[in-house]
Amino acid sequence: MILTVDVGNTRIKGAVFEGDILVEYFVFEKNELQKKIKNILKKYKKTTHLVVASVGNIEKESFLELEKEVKIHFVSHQDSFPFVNSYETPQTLGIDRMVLAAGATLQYPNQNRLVIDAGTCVTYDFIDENDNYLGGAISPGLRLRYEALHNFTSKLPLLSLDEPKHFIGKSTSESIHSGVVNGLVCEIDGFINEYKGQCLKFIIILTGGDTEFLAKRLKNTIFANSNFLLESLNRTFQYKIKND
Ligand SMILES: Nc1ncnc2c1ncn2[C@@H]1O[C@H](COP(=O)(O)OP(=O)(O)OP(=O)(O)O)[C@@H](O)[C@H]1O
Ligand SMILES: CC(C)(CO)[C@@H](O)C(=O)NCCC(=O)O
Ligand SMILES: [K+]
Repeated sequence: MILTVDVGNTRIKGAVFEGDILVEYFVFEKNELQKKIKNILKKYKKTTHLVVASVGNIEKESFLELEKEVKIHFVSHQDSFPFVNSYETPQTLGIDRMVLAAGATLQYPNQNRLVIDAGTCVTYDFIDENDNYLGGAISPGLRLRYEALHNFTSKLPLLSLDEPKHFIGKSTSESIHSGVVNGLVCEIDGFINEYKGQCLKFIIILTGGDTEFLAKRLKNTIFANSNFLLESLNRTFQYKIKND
């Protein structure tokens, strides 16, 4: 069994895998990291490896104490990945984006793929049918948009995510919900349509903390899978073991 851990910018997510099957999923805060992982390892005694992908500011040291109990692998730019990285700054490409690109390449072979991760940031990653990673885009995620409107103005309240009642907001709060939610939905459909103009056929995978909320609002057909990063982490690690 493998325990995968995704240290995001806001939250930490983990999942235990038996082969390709996700057995249990966990979300936790940074301050409970060690305690939570110890409990998971206690529950799943057959866990042989802990595989970590981190874009957050958690130090490797936070995991080292666990080395007595399990083999730990931190995914890094030095690992083998199943795609050719055509990014002009491959060393600054986020590890999460690399893992998503690897997962898309392995799970959907021989086709163009667009991965959209709607988390703290929204990332777009395109991998073509010849397994070249081409790059994509980074924009603010839903919660970040609400927070930015509040933090950088005097008059705008901090609202939490809610369904916009109208496209034309009739009050301050309606205007904010429309701007944030409809704005991001239009952005995502707009990006997809722009890519469609450049490349006829590709599959689209939507993942990240806002997957469910966004998926039903998009016009384009997508595979919605909020566990795609963790599943990709499992697949990327299997690929690494085979290719090392
Ligand atoms: N408990 C929660 N805390 C924070 N965000 C949440 C929570 N539940 C749902 N969300 C939604 O998830 C989004 C953040 O996604 P996610 O949890 O994937 O981010 P993350 O942990 O920072 O990961 P990443 O850095 O990979 O994007 C927010 O925009 C928010 O709307
Ligand atoms: C864009 C984020 C913050 C998304 O989690 C992460 O992938 C990251 O820190 N990336 C580094 C910059 C880049 O990917 O080009
Ligand atoms: K993200």
